[in-house]
Amino acid sequence: MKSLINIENLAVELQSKVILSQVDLTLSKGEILGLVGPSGCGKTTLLNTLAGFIAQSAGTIEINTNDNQQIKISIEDMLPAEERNIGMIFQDYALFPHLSVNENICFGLKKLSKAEQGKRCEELLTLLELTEFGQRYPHQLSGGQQQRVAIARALAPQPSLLLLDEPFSNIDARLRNELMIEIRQLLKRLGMTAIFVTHNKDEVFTFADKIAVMHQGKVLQMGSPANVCQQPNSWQVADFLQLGSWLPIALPAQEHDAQITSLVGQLARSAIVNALADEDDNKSLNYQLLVKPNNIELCQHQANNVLVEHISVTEQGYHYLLSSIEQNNVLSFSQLSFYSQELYALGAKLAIKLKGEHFHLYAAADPHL
Ligand SMILES: Nc1ncnc2c1ncn2[C@@H]1O[C@H](COP(=O)(O)OP(=O)(O)OP(=O)(O)O)[C@@H](O)[C@H]1O
Repeated sequence: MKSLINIENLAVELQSKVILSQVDLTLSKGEILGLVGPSGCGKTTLLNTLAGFIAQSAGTIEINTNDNQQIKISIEDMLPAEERNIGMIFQDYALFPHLSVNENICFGLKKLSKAEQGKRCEELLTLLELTEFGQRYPHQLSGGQQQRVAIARALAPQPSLLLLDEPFSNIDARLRNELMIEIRQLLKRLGMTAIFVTHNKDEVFTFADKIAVMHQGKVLQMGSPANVCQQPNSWQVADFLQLGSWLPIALPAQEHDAQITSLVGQLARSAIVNALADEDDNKSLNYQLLVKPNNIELCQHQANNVLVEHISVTEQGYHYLLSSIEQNNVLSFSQLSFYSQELYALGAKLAIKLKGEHFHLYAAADPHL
């Protein structure tokens, strides 16, 4: 299937600082991509570069439009924003406060006759369930209604690609999930290709078909949310998506020694399915196991090895953060996640051990790990 957008080796420099580099992304028509990553990693810069508000310093962006035109944007040929056939929805919606809902929606339709504008506006008001609000001004609408107007305005010129910068961040948490599902269904019905930015990993899992995890201006991993969660290709990806907690481990001193050691017991070397570092190359790296909550179980017949540091109530039971009782050890830890239906007291001492046969091992020189 022909891609709708193909980004190759995209780079952006702002004030002589590299903000994006070597960004490659491909999306098919109708796919929704969620861009995630820590604050400052370049998500908004990538959207603004695609939209044409920021100039790229290298690379190409190719868009195959709905009417089978191919738009190619390169440093030799920077197409202005209005010729890219891209719609953008800003975090604060950026509605024109002095224009009514109808006028906001028709803003990008100046080339059409008044009758055509009216028809398109009616269609969009119906599609977004805004029919009774056409005459109102943005300040007379709720946050969710303003967002619908912003979507209607962006869809009005029938763009090939929709860009959304943190589209749900201003929506009340209780309404957010409902609205995400509704907007996703709408985009799917329209066959609209979209790229959205979010800080929230739950949003990306609800709204996106594909996810791209960014770090320091680069895309570290892109794939379906399920694939990325099952096979995170770096600790930054696993860490950002909070796929588990980190348990420091010591690798076997000898090749033939088949056990790895932690402060909550030993584990067979064969349980490591994915070791993401050359273990012999760099002895200064820290080795950490990615431990999911279901990889930990209580163990009655063993000395206590952890302390309850923090308790929160969740829909899956009590969530505990555990620290190792032994703290003067290179393998000590302070934030191991554990869920239980039982309530334990803050400061309680427990005995836990690892269970499971598939662990990911990561190595990093980063002190965070
Ligand atoms: N106009 C600019 N001039 C120089 N540096 C900039 C400019 N705009 C953004 N930056 C820098 O580029 C980097 C990426 O910023 P960007 O807003 O794209 O990140 P982000 O991932 O969207 O962050 P957040 O999640 O906090 O919104 C940051 O270090 C930021 O300070």
